[in-house]
Amino acid sequence: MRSASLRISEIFHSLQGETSRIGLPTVFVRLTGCPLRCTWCDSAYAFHGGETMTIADILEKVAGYDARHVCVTGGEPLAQKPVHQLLRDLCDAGYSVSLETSGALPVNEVDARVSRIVDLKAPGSGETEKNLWSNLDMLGANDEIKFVLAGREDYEWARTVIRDRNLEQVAPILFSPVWDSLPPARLADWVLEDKLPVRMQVQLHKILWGEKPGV
Ligand SMILES: C[S@@+](CC[C@H](N)C(=O)[O-])C[C@H]1O[C@@H](n2cnc3c(N)ncnc32)[C@H](O)[C@@H]1O
Ligand SMILES: Nc1nc2[nH]cc(C(=O)O)c2c(=O)[nH]1
Ligand code: SF4
Ligand SMILES: [Mg+2]
Repeated sequence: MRSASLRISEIFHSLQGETSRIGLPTVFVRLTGCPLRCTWCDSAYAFHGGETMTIADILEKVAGYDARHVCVTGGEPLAQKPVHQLLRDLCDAGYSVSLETSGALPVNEVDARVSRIVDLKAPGSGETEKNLWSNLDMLGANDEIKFVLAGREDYEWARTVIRDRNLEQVAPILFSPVWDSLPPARLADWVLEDKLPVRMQVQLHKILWGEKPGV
């Protein structure tokens, strides 16, 4: 059988800059295309273009970096159906695999070995009505729920969602400020003040190398 194909924007080796895996050497596979348009998206260059690659080619390129961790992202990776085969193959090859997803598409078909990082889009993203709340019923301790926050309104929205939906019992929760928008120290003060059960983080790769593709 011919290997299925995916539209790929970039494959690169870097330090994981987000999630609880922050700091780990990781290969990133960024899929092209996204049905959302978050106002602050730092990966808009992946909305179009890219290159069609077979899953076999992707696996070969990933193997060339000799890393243990692989992060599949985008664009919106779940918008391309063959991503499920890619995720399975990466797990079968022995990688520790994470998936970054918008939370707008169902995550239930994702291989159970994959750590799913599911955003809940706050109002400042302009895409909050796309949140697929039923995804929360699929998540567990190996997954993470992530809020990217542009300001106080987003923060209060996230605080309410966490309390109303008892998210602490669903999966670990991440807070990240929108880069160059919400000062990280301000978000840190709010989290401490409210004693929220979240892990706050700042995008490590942008501190190290600035905001650009390939890092
Ligand atoms: C570029 S997205 C790709 C995966 C998927 N479309 C999603 O939204 O999760 C990867 C992660 O980067 C975050 N992100 C994008 N732009 C950002 C920014 N300007 N500041 C902080 N985080 C950002 C997203 O919220 C998401 O958690
Ligand atoms: N270093 C680095 N870490 C990341 N973690 C998630 C990323 C993403 O764009 O999904 C990302 C990225 O673009 N670069
Ligand atoms: S869902 Fe992800 S890739 Fe799509 S616009 Fe939002 S942050 Fe960017
Ligand atoms: Mg990124």
